[in-house]
Amino acid sequence: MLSPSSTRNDILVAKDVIVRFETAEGPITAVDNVSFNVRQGEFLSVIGPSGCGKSSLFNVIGGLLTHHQGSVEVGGETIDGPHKSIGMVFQEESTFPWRTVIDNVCFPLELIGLPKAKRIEKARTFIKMVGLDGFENRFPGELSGGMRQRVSLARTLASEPKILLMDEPFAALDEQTRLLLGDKVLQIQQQLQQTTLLITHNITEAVQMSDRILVMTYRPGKVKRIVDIDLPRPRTSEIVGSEAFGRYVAEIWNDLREEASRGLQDEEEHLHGASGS
Ligand SMILES: Nc1ncnc2c1ncn2[C@@H]1O[C@H](COP(=O)(O)OP(=O)(O)OP(=O)(O)O)[C@@H](O)[C@H]1O
Repeated sequence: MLSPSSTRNDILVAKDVIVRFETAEGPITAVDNVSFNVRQGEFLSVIGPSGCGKSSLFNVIGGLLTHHQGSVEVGGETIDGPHKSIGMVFQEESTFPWRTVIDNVCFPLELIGLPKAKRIEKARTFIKMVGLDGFENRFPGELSGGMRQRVSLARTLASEPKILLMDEPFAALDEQTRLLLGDKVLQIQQQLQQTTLLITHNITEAVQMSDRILVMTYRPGKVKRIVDIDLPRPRTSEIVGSEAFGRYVAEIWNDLREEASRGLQDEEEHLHGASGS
């Protein structure tokens, strides 16, 4: 049965998710009663100050963290461990350095036992999609950071996940590479109508890419607001330069500034406390 707040079009339903950790300084609540739904084909970004629980929330959705309370359902199935419906791309390097580009992308297809010819055909499709055709036989060590991140993306897409989770996938890249890769991700997401969840610190990036933006509060991480980005697609440079776009950026920055200031204050108090002054 559908819960009262979800619709038939929802592919992900997160309900009252709470994550607590035991730390040297006592228990902390990293994610506090977070509920939200994601529609099929939607691009939803999660933004919030450092340490507000974004990665913890994604780790619950990705099945990497299972000691949470509340529930996450994907396509009606409760997530309680790594799940074939979810594909993750991280900030950190995650290519296999001993495998060529094509063998990296073939990896999830080997796991499901796809015959070799089919694996290669499929891997080539995704390698082309991320713009790496011609590099199939290179090793990750021969590629730039941005290209390696494209390999990770192609490998994740090859498993055809229902939901693509990206935890700051551009954070380690220089600005130009970041912009180019961001454009590529958006283009692929639109082409495949791939349901995508992105963690980012970059408000412009979030507004440009997203259908909705979930803003989290500083510790404990709650949902502060979910903002609908009602701008036409494709999000051309004309739209990015428009007044409406600027208003969304300002609005979200306002929310974030409030939360980030609370974080800063908290840290300062903590430091004063620790130094006994
Ligand atoms: N395994 C863990 N054990 C103890 N505390 C943890 C653990 N993982 C995260 N935390 C704490 O939980 C809180 C939320 O962390 P999390 O990494 O989810 O935040 P975040 O919003 O992704 O941060 P950032 O933007 O800096 O990546 C932080 O205070 C962090 O120190």
